[in-house]
Amino acid sequence: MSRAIWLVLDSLGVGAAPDAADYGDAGADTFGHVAAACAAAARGPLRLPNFTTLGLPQAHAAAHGQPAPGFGKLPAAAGLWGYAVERARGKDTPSGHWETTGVVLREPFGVFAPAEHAFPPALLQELVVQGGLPGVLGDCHASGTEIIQRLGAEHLRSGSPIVYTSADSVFQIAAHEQAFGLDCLYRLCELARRLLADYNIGRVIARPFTGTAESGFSRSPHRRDYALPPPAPTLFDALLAAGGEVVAIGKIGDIFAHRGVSRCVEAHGHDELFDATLAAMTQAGENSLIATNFVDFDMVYGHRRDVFGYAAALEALDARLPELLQALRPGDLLAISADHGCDPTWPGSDHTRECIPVLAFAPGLAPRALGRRDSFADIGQSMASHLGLPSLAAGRSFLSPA
Ligand SMILES: O=P(O)(O)O[C@H]1O[C@H](CO)[C@@H](O)[C@H]1O
Ligand SMILES: [Mn+2]
Ligand SMILES: [Mn+2]
Repeated sequence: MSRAIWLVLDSLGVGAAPDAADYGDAGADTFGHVAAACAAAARGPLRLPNFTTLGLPQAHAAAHGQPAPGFGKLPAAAGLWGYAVERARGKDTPSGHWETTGVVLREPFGVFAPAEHAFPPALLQELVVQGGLPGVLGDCHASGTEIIQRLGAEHLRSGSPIVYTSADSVFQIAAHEQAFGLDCLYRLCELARRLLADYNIGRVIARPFTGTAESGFSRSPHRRDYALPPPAPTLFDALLAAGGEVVAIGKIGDIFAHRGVSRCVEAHGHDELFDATLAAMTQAGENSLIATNFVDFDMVYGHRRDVFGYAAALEALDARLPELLQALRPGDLLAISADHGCDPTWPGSDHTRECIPVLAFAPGLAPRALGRRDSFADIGQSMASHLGLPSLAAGRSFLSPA
C-alpha cells in the first residue's frame, strides 16, 4: 500500500555533468550560480530552510565538490539526498523526464543547426502549402520572448506565423492568439508534427501570444506541446498496467505524450501547480503516482537568464514545502529531482548539461547520502520498487539493499 509523489524542479541542475564540455557547458551550475549571485548581492544569501532539511544544498555540494556560497555549514538532511548524471545524450526536457522513468534514449533527438536558415526549405515549403500560409517568419534559433517583440508586428501585417528553434529538439510556432487564432495555431502544430515524422524532433510547441506593436507582445498561458511518445514503456505505463493511477500535473502529460497518464491536471504558475499537487495528494488512492513539473524555473527564469527571479522562485517553493510534508501519509514516498540545467548566468538562453539533485523523503525512512547515481533512471526505479512494481528496464533503486 503506497503512493509516490514526484516533483520535477524543471532546470534545477546542481553542477556541470562530467561530459558538460561536449555541450559547451563546462562550469555551468544552475543552483550554485544562483546561490553565488544572491550571496554577492544586497538581497543576501538564498534562504532555503526546507530544501536544506531535504538535502538540496547538500546534493549540490556533493555534485560540485563544495557547498554553494551562502551554504557554508550544512546540517544533516532528514531524507535521502544525492545527485545523478544523465546517461542519454541530450539536455532537453523529454530526455530527462523519460530517463527518470526508466527509458534511456539511445539515439539523441534531432536538432536544427544554428545556421542563417535553421529549417530545411522543403519542410517549410510543405508547412506553407499544406497549412495555407502566406509564408513563415523567423526560421532561426531564438529566444521565444525576444522573437515575438522583433517579428510580432510583421506577423500581424503578413499573417505569416513565426517559426523558430533552439539548442533543444524543438520546432516552435509563435502566432497571435486572436489575429491568427488559437485553434489555427494548434492545427498548424499538428500539421508540423506530421511533417516532422522523419526528423526525430522531440517536440512541436505552440507559442500563442497577445498584444500590439504599440503595447508590446507577451506570451499567453495557452502554450501546447506536441511531443513524441517515449520509445519504450515508462514507470507510468508500468503503474497503469498494474492497475494503479498516474496523475500528471502541469507539463507532465504533454512530456509523456499523454501515455501512461490516468488524469491530467492543468495548472499555471508554481502556486497553482503546488495547490494542484496538494489536492491530488488528498484525492489519490493507494498505488498512485502524482507527478508535477515546476516549469517556471526553466521557462520564466532559466531561459530568460533572470538569476534573481530564479532565486525568488526557489525561496517561494521552499516556503510551501511544509504544507506538502504535512500532507504525506504513511506509505508515501516524496521524490524531488530535475531534468537538466538552465543556468541563468550562462551565455545564451539554452539549457545546460548538468547533474540533477536526487532527493527522497518518506515518513520513517532513515536519512542517508545517496552519492552519485549513474542515471536519472535510479529515481524511477526507486519509485517502482516503492510502488511494488516489477523492475524497470533501467536504473538501480536506492530503496533496495545494494
Ligand atoms: O525561448 P523559449 O521559446 O522559451 O524556448 C525554450 O522553451 C523551449 C522548450 O523547452 C526551448 O526551445 C527553449 O529554448
Ligand atoms: Mn525542462
Ligand atoms: Mn527549457
